Amino acid sequence: MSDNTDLRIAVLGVGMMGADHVARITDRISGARVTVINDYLTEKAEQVAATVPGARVVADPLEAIAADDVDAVVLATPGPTHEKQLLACLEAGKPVMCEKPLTTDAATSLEIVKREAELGRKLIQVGFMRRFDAEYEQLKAAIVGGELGQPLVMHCAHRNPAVPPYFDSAMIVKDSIVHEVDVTRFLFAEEIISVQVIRPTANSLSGTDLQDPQIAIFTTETGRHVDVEAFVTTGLAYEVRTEVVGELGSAMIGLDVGLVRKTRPGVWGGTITPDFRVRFGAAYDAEIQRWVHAVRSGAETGNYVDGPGAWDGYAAAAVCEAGVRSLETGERVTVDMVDRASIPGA
Ligand SMILES: NC(=O)c1ccc[n+]([C@@H]2O[C@H](COP(=O)([O-])OP(=O)(O)OC[C@H]3O[C@@H](n4cnc5c(N)ncnc54)[C@H](O)[C@@H]3O)[C@@H](O)[C@H]2O)c1
Ligand SMILES: O[C@H]1[C@H](O)[C@@H](O)[C@H](O)[C@@H](O)[C@H]1O
Repeated sequence: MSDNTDLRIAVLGVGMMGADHVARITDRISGARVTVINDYLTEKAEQVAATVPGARVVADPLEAIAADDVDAVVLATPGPTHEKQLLACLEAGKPVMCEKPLTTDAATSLEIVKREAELGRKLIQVGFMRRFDAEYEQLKAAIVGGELGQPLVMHCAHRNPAVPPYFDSAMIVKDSIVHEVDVTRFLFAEEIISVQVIRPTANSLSGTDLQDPQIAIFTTETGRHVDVEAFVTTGLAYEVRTEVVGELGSAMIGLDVGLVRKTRPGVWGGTITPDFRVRFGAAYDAEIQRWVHAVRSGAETGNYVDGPGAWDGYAAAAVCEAGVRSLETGERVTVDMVDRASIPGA
């Protein structure tokens, strides 16, 4: 349903994720419509625009952000383009839902945090959609409710069937493990202070020269331990599992009930989702719907965000930067992060 009061959205980058967000805004959520579509490949933008009544293609991303018929922006372009496009959103004073990562390094992410803080308005939301997933919400409630006692350890598995051809080994940290970085900060409500990335024997069947899988180990401020197996070329299915172990018990999500062995989608027991659009479909819907509500009421509060913001994007970038350095050396690397209190308004 769309009417004249709908939030008018520009979607930049209509590859896998952006096209999914266009369909979501058009068909699955309320209060918003896509008016402008931009992609580096204009033909792709035109194909997607043809599926959305009233949407037009704007070939230049910065013009798309500044357009008069755009109230807010969804950024689903690749990470390296986010910095420039986020700065343009801040410059235009337009709220933006930026897919993760915020930017690809800590220094540029910090710059974004500072620029937003200077404006005195929370305009940037970051697409850490797991915070909107029902299972992660249940896990958080079990921790906050004290059911597990004090959490001590978290074990994570993050498996993708495949990644795009431009993926390199550092992107396994910055684009994939970044989700577990955010999950750790979300569930434990504290910062990660050091990271080690271990390189097991690489998957000889991947057809790539990626260092895949990788095992990341985080240590948090209070000394909790988180391990993450990231394996992005399994050739099988999409699997995200998280287990928190506390002093009074443990809880695991992402385990299809009854599933003992996993080979390919639908082979045994329950189902294995083929990709993130299926596993996290409801979470993306909730994420974008809540963002649309926040943006529509933002003028009254100066807060156009409901969920992770620029600071969370920066914190994740700082941890991932340490992770990439550790990937190169194998050593544990201390996370270099500024104190949040040193940036008023952050
Ligand atoms: N939250 C999640 O679970 C999730 C899932 C997938 C992707 N992502 C994120 O979404 C973003 C896009 O990923 P994807 O998998 O859809 O990639 P993709 O390669 O499928 O799509 C990216 C699109 O952006 C276009 N593009 C490239 N540079 C551009 C520019 N400067 N301006 C405008 N368009 C440009 C490309 O032509 C392409 O169509 C990335 O930041 C990625 O990390 C998040
Ligand atoms: O960009 C994608 C996306 O963020 C997925 O949620 C994640 O599982 C993939 O590893 C990553 O490549």
